[in-house]
Amino acid sequence: MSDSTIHVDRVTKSFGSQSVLQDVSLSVPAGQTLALLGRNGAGKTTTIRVLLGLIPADSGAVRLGGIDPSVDPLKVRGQVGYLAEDQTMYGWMTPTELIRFLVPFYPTWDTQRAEDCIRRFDIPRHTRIGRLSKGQAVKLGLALATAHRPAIVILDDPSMGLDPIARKEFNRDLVEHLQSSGATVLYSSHLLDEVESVADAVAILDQGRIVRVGETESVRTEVKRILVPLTSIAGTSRPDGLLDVRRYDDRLALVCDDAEAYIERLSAQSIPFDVVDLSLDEIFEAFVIGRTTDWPIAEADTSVLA
Ligand SMILES: Nc1ncnc2c1ncn2[C@@H]1O[C@H](COP(=O)(O)OP(=O)(O)OP(=O)(O)O)[C@@H](O)[C@H]1O
Repeated sequence: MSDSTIHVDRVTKSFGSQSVLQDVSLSVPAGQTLALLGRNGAGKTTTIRVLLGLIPADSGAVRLGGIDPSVDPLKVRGQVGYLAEDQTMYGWMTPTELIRFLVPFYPTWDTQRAEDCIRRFDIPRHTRIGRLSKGQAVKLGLALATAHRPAIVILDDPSMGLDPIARKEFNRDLVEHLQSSGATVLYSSHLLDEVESVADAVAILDQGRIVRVGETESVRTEVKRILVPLTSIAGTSRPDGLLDVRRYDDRLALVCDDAEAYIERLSAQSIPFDVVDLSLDEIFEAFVIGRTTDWPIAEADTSVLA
């Protein structure tokens, strides 16, 4: 069976004096979907461009299906489907004409598959692409990016610009379409709710660094909000993996990675606590904008919070 894994190994990239990627490593096993999450400017598109061999890394290595795209770009193109954030298509053609136009570029192109996909996505086949709605155009992009039966699919913020309902619909179609094809998928997004249902694993990129990577379910199990009475943790030490601290009346809300370890510690010290499950959105927020500098009780001085 051919290799369809995606690997990014310690990639660093700067534009002039601006460091954009620092030591970025990612791995997507065959048949899995990884969501690359990051705020605007975090470096998602740059990671994808390095991965596709469109720009060189300053250091580090990338492999798509075991191939280095800078060594064999054509082979990589043949086995990768890529849907760019700002795809521009031939607006004067109809979807059917564009499918015919693309056939000679790909030896493994499957017109039947593209036509089936277009039917399933309810895209009008004989309307000029320039007149399609944004949602229809994105779905057409997905149909075209996967019509050559790629083993690897890379989607850069594919549902950007769609309304919330169109996004949900697109994701439902995306999951069905990709799961039925068994492709390995890297999906970049800053819209968290849409990723939750699609991704086997998530990687959070913040200012060019990967700050967390893990299976979606494990991340949701390991990162929790823990509510503790303010006075009862005075003088106790800061939890490992603390991501965010907020005060609510007489309680502190602590978002911790490896929450289990902290829960054990609180139990051992007979400190009462409540545990709250977090959405991926809240977890992402804790990693990228969490505040921990004022872990307040270290000096056994609760007055600073009054
Ligand atoms: N060709 C370039 N020349 C100079 N700077 C660049 C270039 N490409 C990207 N950058 C900078 O690198 C940083 C990361 O950009 P990138 O497009 O990778 O982020 P992103 O996470 O995809 O953001 P978004 O979600 O807004 O698309 C930004 O500060 C951007 O201005």
